[in-house]
Amino acid sequence: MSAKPLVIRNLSKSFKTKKIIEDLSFELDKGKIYGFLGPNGAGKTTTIRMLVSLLHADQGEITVNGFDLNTERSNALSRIGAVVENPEMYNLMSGMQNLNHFARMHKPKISEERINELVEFVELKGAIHDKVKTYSLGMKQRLGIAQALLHKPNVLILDEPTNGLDPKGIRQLRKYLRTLARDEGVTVLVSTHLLSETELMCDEVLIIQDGKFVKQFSMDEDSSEQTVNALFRGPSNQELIPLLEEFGTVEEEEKYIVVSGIQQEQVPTIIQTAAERGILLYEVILKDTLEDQFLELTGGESA
Ligand SMILES: Nc1ncnc2c1ncn2[C@@H]1O[C@H](COP(=O)(O)OP(=O)(O)OP(=O)(O)O)[C@@H](O)[C@H]1O
Repeated sequence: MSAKPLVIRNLSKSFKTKKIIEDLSFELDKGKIYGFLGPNGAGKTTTIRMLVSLLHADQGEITVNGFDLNTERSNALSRIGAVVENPEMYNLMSGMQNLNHFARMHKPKISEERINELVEFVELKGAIHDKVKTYSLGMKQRLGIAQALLHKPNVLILDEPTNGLDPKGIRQLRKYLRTLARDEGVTVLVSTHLLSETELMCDEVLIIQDGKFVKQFSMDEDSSEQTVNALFRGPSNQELIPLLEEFGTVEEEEKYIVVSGIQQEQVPTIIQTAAERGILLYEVILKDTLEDQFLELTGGESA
């Protein structure tokens, strides 16, 4: 079996005496999109800076497709592409001049065909000869992604890529990442604060807190196994309570009756049973499960 695209073992990093990353281990599979989550200051950016060799780990091991970042640095780095912080672009040069400039830094040489392919991929063909200073944030972000993909990396790392993007930009980004993962087998690690976006974009979620690993789970598995909270409202909430108590723990929350600890699949049954018993419903809301889970795992600190 070939080596995993990215493996992190017992990584630690301190700044002065403060431990920022502590014994962090995780591994990523080929062709999947991972959401990298954690409360502010959890150490996501610090981890990413170590992954792309902008920062040296005090302890631990990072391997990219089996190549050790410390001892086989160029082999490891040639398999990683990243957009960390704001993509470094030359504003007075065109998008194409920027790509040509970064392409020259790679060995072996990046073909013109590859550059054109990426310009098409990130939908910048119409503007690629314009100066980057005229680009919107979304266009700069897309150019950054094209730059990160020049050398066909196996792993793409994006630090807060949705920051400042409008909904259309976020949707485009999601489309590119899906295509890369599904069609080209690229492994994507995305740090983000947007939990709802993570649910739409990612196959798996990796949560860290205070520099330590908290949990890694698949979005699919968890949505079927995990229990959800459902909010119900009707003309008479009091009538709803005995029915809902048959399914889970019930609490009154403002105008809703909240049932916690039920499977998502039970909700249609509840609605049907209410109808059969002549109990009327105005509204049923399923709460954002990843958000609930994240808050539960991190003790209430938001992402
Ligand atoms: N160069 C540095 N020197 C000292 N402390 C640092 C340095 N870089 C980061 N830190 C500290 O390390 C901790 C983790 O920061 P980091 O930026 O990695 O967290 P993060 O999870 O990316 O947070 P956010 O979600 O807010 O971006 C913070 O307490 C931060 O103040």
